[in-house]
Amino acid sequence: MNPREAIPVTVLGGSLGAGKTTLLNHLLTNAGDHDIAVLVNDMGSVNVDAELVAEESELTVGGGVTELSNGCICCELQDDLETAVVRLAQERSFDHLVVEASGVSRPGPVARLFVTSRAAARYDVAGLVTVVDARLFADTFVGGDPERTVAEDSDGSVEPLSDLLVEQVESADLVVLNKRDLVSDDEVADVRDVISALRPSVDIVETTHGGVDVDFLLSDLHDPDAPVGWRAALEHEDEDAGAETHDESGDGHGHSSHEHEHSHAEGDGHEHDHSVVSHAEETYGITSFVYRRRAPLDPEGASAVLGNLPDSVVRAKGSLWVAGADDVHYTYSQAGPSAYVTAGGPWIATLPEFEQDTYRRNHPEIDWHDEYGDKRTELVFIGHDIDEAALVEALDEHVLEPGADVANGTYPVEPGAELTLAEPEGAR
Ligand SMILES: Nc1nc2c(ncn2[C@@H]2O[C@H](COP(=O)(O)OP(=O)(O)OP(=O)(O)O)[C@@H](O)[C@H]2O)c(=O)[nH]1
Repeated sequence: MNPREAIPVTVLGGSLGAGKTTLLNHLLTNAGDHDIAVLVNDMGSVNVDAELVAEESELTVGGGVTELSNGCICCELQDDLETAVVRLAQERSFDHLVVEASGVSRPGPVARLFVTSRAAARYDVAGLVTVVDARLFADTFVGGDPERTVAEDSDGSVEPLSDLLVEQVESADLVVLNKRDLVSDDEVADVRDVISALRPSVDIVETTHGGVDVDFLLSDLHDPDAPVGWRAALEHEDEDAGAETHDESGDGHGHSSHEHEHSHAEGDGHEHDHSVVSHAEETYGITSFVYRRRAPLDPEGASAVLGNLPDSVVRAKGSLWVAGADDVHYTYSQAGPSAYVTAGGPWIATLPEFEQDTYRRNHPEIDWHDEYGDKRTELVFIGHDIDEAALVEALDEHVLEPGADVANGTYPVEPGAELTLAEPEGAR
């Protein structure tokens, strides 16, 4: 092949035991005209996957498989991985690279390696493929079996499985819904709904024992601008935001084709609000809505509600304005049974005026409020049959006046610091 041509790389991710190794073996034994190099990463000292792949496929004999036996592909091993892929590119004895990320790796950082490091000049990302264990996914998000919501890696480290499953789906170009034999048609329909809500444009193929079409898997599937469900819900709401000032019903509850607004009626103590709750389109049988208030939440109340969301919520994410820590832009993230808040930098509205002006010039899309600037509580909820009214009411109970004199409670203020609101038993 032309040595200057970029080599396509497919990053394969998925939770432990989802069927990545099985799929790789299928890939290698059905490679056809493809000359595939596989880079297998496994946490822990024994590189089981690489051995299995090497054992089971003649195609790997002669160095087709490069083993990385220590550490996680996305963190400690970043340097080694970079060196390994650059060396592989120099050898150029293949026309497609497949990297299997460890079961607890985030696929995003692995793919970024091929965009930002020395490897970028030699590779093009062809696709981020996430293998999903349909049974496990159904249990975690559709049936809700709390026993199975912690991911344990071979080095004994644990973290909430739901976070990983969600992140792996949210960054995928293709989801291989494996172990189709272990779920019913109804369960598959539910799982597909959830996956499509998390990642609206993703391709989904159902497989048993990783039997995916090899040409399709290796084709150019990557779309770096593909929408993530929660962000799409927010943007959808922003597009329609103009509607909130055109409430012609006069009762504070305007309706448009796929939007439902709540403005506080006079006298409820929140007249200052510039608030709206709106639905994203109910395209996938799963609903999402955005809760927005131009006011802070009481820290204890926010923790109580956001750390204890109903099981119907699969994914929630957004910005939090916390009373008592009014300068800090917090982000909130929930995936199934785990939820946490991260302290970000300051709100733009708290910066010196010239910095605000510069920022706003560079980000004309920012939703700026005359009085509060970018300060807001803005949360997207995605799930099935969420009792929206109850959730909105529960949150509204903890809305305070901007500037309310309360302590910030357990909320950390150093940028990057996390506060765990909920986690499955045994996590972290
Ligand atoms: N019933 C069923 N079992 C499957 C299927 N695909 C894989 N398995 C089994 O699931 C187990 C895990 O599969 P692997 O391919 O090792 O999964 P993996 O994602 O590579 O696992 P890790 O390397 O631990 O992350 C194995 O026992 C497979 O035989 C499937 O479609 N249906």
